[in-house]
Amino acid sequence: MEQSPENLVEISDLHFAYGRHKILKGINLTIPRGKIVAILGVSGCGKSTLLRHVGGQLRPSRGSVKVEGKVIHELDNDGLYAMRREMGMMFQVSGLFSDLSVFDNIAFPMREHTDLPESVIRDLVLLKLHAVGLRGAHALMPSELSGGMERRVALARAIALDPTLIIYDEPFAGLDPISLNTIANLIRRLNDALDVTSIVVTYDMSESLKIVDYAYFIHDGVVVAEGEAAELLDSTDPFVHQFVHAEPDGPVGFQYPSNPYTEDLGIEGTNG
Ligand SMILES: Nc1ncnc2c1ncn2[C@@H]1O[C@H](COP(=O)(O)OP(=O)(O)OP(=O)(O)O)[C@@H](O)[C@H]1O
Repeated sequence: MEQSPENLVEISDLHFAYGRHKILKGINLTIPRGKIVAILGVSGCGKSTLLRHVGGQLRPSRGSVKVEGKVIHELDNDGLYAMRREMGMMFQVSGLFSDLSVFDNIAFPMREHTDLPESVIRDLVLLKLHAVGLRGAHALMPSELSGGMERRVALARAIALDPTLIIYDEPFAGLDPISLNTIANLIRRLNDALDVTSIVVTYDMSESLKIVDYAYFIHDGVVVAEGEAAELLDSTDPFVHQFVHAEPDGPVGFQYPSNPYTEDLGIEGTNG
């Protein structure tokens, strides 16, 4: 199937299992260029597993992920390397090098992946830090940063190589409300200012819907609902409603999938 030029990412019929544990059971979704798209779902539904397919760390058992029209699992090492350069990633755990300053953390990917002279790297690092409001913090060590600042430095590092696609894995987790808003606004601002495309993977419905253009809900390995942020907030779909209102009861169950209780207790087939 030809990829539509307005979509940067196309995921078709994506299946994946860890051993016998099926996680993705036929995911279909598209990420249009220039948009911020949220992938929402409860913890353990397979959001990070999906991202690992986009980054080429996992290979689907069926279906495909295409980025820029290229099937990720068909790329050779050089192709995958080039593709990953186009992707900036920001994870819940910042992953900053604790023995490098903020400046050197941002400079690291530039020194690794480009031949730019130090004078240019210096200007670029300060530019990236300025974009996240932390130019003045360039000499600090990661241990001197608050959680919110650390996340912003990770964001500056994610944009260090001018990516086409920025992937955020739980960018709001563990932040106080003000830092959380700062990160959310930054995601929106950077997406528009840098003319990139963003994927935000999160269970945080209320925050993400304030800034994203479109959202997909994943449950039990498939997309169960999708739509623009405003329509999802008003949705009467039972799944979306439970998620929007954080209700404990609804289609999303509380139990991890398991054998029948009687079977686990070894009383299956007994007559009481
Ligand atoms: N390397 C692995 N080996 C085996 N099972 C795994 C592995 N990684 C994840 N899983 C399982 O796959 C399922 C999906 O995990 P995944 O991390 O993709 O979910 P998630 O939606 O990102 O969750 P969270 O929001 O908590 O990070 C979980 O049931 C998890 O236990």
